[in-house]
Amino acid sequence: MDQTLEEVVKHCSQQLDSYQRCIENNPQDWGVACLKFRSELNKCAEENVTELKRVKAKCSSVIAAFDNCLQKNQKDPEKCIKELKQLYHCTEEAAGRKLSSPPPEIVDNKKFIDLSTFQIQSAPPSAYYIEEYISVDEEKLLLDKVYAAPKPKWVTLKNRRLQNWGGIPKDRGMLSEPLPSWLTEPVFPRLAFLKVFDKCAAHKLPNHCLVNEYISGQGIMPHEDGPSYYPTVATVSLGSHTVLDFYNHRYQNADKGNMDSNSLVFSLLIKPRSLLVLQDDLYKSYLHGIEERSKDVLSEKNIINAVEDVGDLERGTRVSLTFRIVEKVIKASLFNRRT
Ligand SMILES: O=C(O)CCC(=O)C(=O)O
Ligand SMILES: [Fe+2]
Repeated sequence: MDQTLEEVVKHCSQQLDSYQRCIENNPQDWGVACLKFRSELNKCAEENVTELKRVKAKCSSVIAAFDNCLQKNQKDPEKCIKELKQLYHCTEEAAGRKLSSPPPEIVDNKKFIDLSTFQIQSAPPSAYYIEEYISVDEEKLLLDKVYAAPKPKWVTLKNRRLQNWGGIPKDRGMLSEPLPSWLTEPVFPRLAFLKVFDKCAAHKLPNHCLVNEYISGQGIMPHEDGPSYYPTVATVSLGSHTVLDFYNHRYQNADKGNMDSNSLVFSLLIKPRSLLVLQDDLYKSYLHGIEERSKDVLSEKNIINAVEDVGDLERGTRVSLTFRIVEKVIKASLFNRRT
């Protein structure tokens, strides 16, 4: 038995067992039916198996090259097959295995990374969370650009400030403007790669980004994002962590502004540089909000995605980039003709 497998058996026997049992019980459709167990096994292996840790350390430059290529080929990530192959070879080498060709499905089916790998297991479907989605340098660049925006770009609300990029969504539609490249370049290639917005037939990538700035102590009331948007939202966080709370939808009309704590269903710890994707039922059937506080006492919250005990966290200034698809757009050319 190879050493990696031995380590997986040693550290992740429970996850391996559950996955095997699921496969046995679902002989026809185990590929789909057992996704959850496969992700749990992957997660355990990544955290505990030396070889996988070593691969991460050894192949960082190849990983960066792959990322760069994806950035340059936002709309066509298949162009990065060469870099993907190099990454595959590096991981094989780092693991001390004899080089072989990439597994055929990488090339033929262009199966890049399955978003389901990042599904938050204990959350209702569908929430996906990826830590270190952007680098520290990219985070800095994005923050510089957000703060370089002209003053009138900011809309100041009671509990936060915001900027609209791509246009301002209105009931009759959004007069769409292209998103600036500083927003799309670090984010879009990876969204395309994960096929985050692929279920939406008309657009495959977002056409709107809401930038929210919360200083410590600020937040956002429980709300739903509304029908203007295609029901997928991808949020990149910059600068500080926050805790995002989810409430039962049925309380939305109860006593607005005074959500009693019983309606809170669960919370997610959102770290800086992470990506959070919310889709489907989680988007439609729950309200989400951020409590106005300057410190998060994590032990008091039902935070379902914190694997390690991070203790209490002081909030700093957080900037979130919320990427969405606004489906109803008014073409600029039509608008120009009328005016
Ligand atoms: O800042 C966040 O992560 C949440 C923002 C949000 O919910 C919104 O803008 O609708
Ligand atoms: Fe929202």
